[in-house]
Amino acid sequence: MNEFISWCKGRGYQFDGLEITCPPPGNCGNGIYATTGFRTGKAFITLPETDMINAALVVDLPVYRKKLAKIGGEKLKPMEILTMFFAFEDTEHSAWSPYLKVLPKEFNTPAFKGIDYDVNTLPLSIRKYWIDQKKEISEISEKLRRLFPELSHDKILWAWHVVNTRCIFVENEEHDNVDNSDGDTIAVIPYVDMLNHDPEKYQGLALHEKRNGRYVVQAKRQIQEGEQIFVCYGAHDNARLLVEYGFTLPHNLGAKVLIPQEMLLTLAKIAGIQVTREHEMVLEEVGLPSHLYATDEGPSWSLRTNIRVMLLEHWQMANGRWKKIIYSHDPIDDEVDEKIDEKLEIMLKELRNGVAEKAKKMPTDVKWMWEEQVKVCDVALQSFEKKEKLEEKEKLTEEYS
Ligand SMILES: C[S@@+](CC[C@H](N)C(=O)[O-])C[C@H]1O[C@@H](n2cnc3c(N)ncnc32)[C@H](O)[C@@H]1O
Repeated sequence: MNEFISWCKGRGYQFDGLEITCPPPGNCGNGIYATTGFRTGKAFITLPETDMINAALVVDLPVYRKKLAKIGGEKLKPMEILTMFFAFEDTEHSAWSPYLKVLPKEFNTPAFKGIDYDVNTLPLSIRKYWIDQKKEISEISEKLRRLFPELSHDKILWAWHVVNTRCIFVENEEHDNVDNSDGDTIAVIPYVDMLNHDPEKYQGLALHEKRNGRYVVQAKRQIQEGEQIFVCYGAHDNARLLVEYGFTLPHNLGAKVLIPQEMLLTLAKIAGIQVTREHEMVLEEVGLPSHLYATDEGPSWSLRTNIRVMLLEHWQMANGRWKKIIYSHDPIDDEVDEKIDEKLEIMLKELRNGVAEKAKKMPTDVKWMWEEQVKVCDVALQSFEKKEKLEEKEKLTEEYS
């Protein structure tokens, strides 16, 4: 690590008052710790933007310019270029050697460990990501091995993981030799990529200060001496964290249950709502998601609005009249509100039982993903109990006052 720190300092990185370490229990790998306090807004890591490893930087390096010219100048996409870079760089002799030496040798993701989930055993919240990830790895591996037969699948798999677990969103400038048809918004940034993820505690905000030609990480709030400094990789549930990054969090507020429209309609019918084609069309036009999130106090406004749509009478929908009702700022009628609660409670109980039944039947390695979803349903259902208790209390207070 000392060699890496000296290497960073020699390149103009500034990170006074920080230390990279892997304290026990060591389940995060390395992380960045504050050895002094920082006030809100303080930029505690800065580095020259020229050290952001992005596709443009790689294709302009003479060795890669030559390699790409040799294969006929075929333009590659940013993820392919960065994967190629990490797959080719030699740990001992590369100009990035001190950095390459502190990178993980392996990853805990199912893809790296060769676990092949049956898609049908995965909850909806992770299914698409898993399919896309598998496709991306296999396409990149095939393409890079076709262009550079000296690269092995294992080396590419490792390099792809380095990029995927460490890259940051940045808006890169266009480059003639980069295929940016799907965008060019990734960079691996040494030192900054030592920051671990915690969506509740995170204090670090990373940003590219283009006008100052530097990349910085700032304190989002006061940081105390001794704290590990985190950033937020996104509002991911544990299934996503495992598949994308190879770890899970004990109390993850990113947990969610996806309820696509088809499922919403089925649940609504079970709850006795007469859903017509007209309701379906309005639901499509409103376009609000029905998902349940662990962070929500109860079912979200958008889920409640979807139920409200399905409870509209024909005359309330005709000639676009529904817009006035749904988008109105007036408080919802108590009777309608109660009806929404009544139907939602039935629907969510049904959903919860369905998910719990699935959890029982699922293979051990994915059962926990379903159980996490059961907990999200439980939290949503508890909100009805809380509401009922509160209403009872209010009634009693009214009676005795
Ligand atoms: C950008 S790197 C962060 C630095 C990394 N810990 C290292 O040692 O190089 C992302 C990786 O760190 C680990 N990680 C990040 N946040 C974590 C957390 N809260 N708990 C456990 N592992 C975490 C995961 O292995 C993830 O793939």
